[in-house]
Amino acid sequence: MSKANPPQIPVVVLAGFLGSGKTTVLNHLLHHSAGTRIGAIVNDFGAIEIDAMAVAGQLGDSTVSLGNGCLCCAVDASELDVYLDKLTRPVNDVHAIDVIVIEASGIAEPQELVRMVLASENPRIVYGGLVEVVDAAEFDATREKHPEVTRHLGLADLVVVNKGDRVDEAERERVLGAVRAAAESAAVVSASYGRVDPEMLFDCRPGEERIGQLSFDDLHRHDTPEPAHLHDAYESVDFTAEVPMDPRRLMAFLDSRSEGLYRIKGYVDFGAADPRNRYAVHAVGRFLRFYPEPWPGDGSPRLTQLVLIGAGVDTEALDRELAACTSDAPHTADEHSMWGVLRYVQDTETEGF
Ligand SMILES: Nc1nc2c(ncn2[C@@H]2O[C@H](COP(=O)(O)OP(=O)(O)OP(=O)(O)O)[C@@H](O)[C@H]2O)c(=O)[nH]1
Repeated sequence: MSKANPPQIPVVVLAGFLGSGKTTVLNHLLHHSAGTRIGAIVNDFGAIEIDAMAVAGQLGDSTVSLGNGCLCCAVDASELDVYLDKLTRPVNDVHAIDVIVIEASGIAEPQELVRMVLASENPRIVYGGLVEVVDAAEFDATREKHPEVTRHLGLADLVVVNKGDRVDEAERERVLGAVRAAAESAAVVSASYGRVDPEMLFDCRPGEERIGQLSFDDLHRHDTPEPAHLHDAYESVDFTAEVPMDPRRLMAFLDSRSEGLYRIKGYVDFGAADPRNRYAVHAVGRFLRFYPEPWPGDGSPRLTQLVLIGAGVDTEALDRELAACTSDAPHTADEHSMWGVLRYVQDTETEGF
């Protein structure tokens, strides 16, 4: 390929409601894309970049993060272009990236993101399609609360009905049927732990025909009202503590969390109760899991960093309640203190990659 005509890099938008499994899909792709070099752009909602932390390390320099807010609310595509330029810049005249995946925040408006990619002035990129991730176990509840999810599915090129392990076969088939009805012409696949065939995402070298259903003009049609943005209804709390969390107090907080607090993610330091591990935490609706992992040995300070996202929640009260869960008293004498946490640690062999 001559320098004047560099290869175009598909940009895939990976969207889906809060906690549906977007980061899990992205990490699966990073582990299973063999020779394909993936650049990732991660759009976190909230000031602490939990998703970027969960993807970083997989990619070295090829991950860039757009923190603190929703990419789809950027006034124009110029901010996105800065990141696309960074990823597509050749290194020593060699193109380092074959495909770019933008992981949208869980409340991003996919139509806006697609529009921004199509409007990019970067000549090296080409729109690579919209992938929507759906939580099979939460599908009905999410759609009831947010009917716009149906519209999002109608825009998708591929829908991954994730968390197949959380429903029985009959329920999985029912949800797949409902998603197919909403998704119109998109391919619909069932998955657990985001295990999709990367070919489904990267084999698409989109030309005119791919965008046929969702053209730039369609996206700019003025007769359709601007969609209500999901993030208008959601608020986030960013919590950081240098003092360890007391496991019992944190469990009491989590066990009594309100319905409106839909998503919690981040890392917890339980101090002397488990000095070797930090605990990645994920709550999605009523689902809660802890994932212990050794503290990075890079000398960085041990912090608890949490992002809480919810609708109609009292953010100041949440912040106060979390602050009340910290404790610098030594736990060493109380060997049972972690039991409540360990109930939510799943055998990792059944999960993930
Ligand atoms: N049981 C089960 N859990 C899953 C599956 N996929 C993801 N999870 C878990 O669901 C939680 C949320 O997954 P993420 O990949 O962080 O979801 P996300 O869509 O990136 O979340 P946001 O960025 O906050 O919107 C984590 O605890 C995952 O381990 C699955 O197929 N089955």
